[in-house]
Amino acid sequence: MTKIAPSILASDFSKLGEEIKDVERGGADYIHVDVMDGHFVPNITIGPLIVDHIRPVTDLPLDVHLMIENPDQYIEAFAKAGSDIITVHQEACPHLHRTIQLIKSHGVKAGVVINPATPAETIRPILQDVDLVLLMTVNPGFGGQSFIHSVVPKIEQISQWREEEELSFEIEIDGGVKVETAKLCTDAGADVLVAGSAIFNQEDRKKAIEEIRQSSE
Ligand SMILES: O=C(CO)[C@@H](O)[C@H](O)COP(=O)(O)O
Ligand SMILES: [Fe+2]
Repeated sequence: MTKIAPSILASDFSKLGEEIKDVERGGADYIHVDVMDGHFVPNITIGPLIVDHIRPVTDLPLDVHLMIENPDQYIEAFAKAGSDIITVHQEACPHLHRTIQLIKSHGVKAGVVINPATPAETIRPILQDVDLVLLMTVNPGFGGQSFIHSVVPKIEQISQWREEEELSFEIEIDGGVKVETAKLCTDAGADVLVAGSAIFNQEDRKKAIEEIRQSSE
């Protein structure tokens, strides 16, 4: 069954705890937390303090997507705040292997993410070391953007390498995922779908989650 990871970026931050409980009741598998620093991406969102505050609100894994420069500097803080998965951008990590090991050294699952224009080959050497590969289907920085279809062959490529090399990382897709685009992702090999606006902009979040999951299968 496809895992669904609602992105709280599209939630109402004035009642963040309630929003998280709502999607947990609605059948979410992960809570996706978008961390932006105003440097790596042209937007600023949340830091470890918010992760620390939402940790007691949910039993779901917190899937923390770091869109920040120099992530090494903040990994310990995000780990201590209660992250279950920390994902770093290949484009922000000159020493990617070291950064992945740093995440793991804190007992947290490690993921790597690439932007739509970054080739799959750039993360091939690290595939054996990661728990999750996140493929962006929008340019990171904002919710509510349109799915970039040219990323689909990259999902297939990563999925093929996973099979050939007998690896077990999850493939997660992020950006513009909704009922119309979900099956393109899972047909190509995705296991986890992040969705922000397609879930939080709907009155009935349970229905929104179920519809995305059903459309993907
Ligand atoms: O990381 C990001 C954006 O940079 C995403 O997680 C978005 O928050 C997804 O939002 P939608 O495209 O689903 O509205
Ligand atoms: Fe994200």
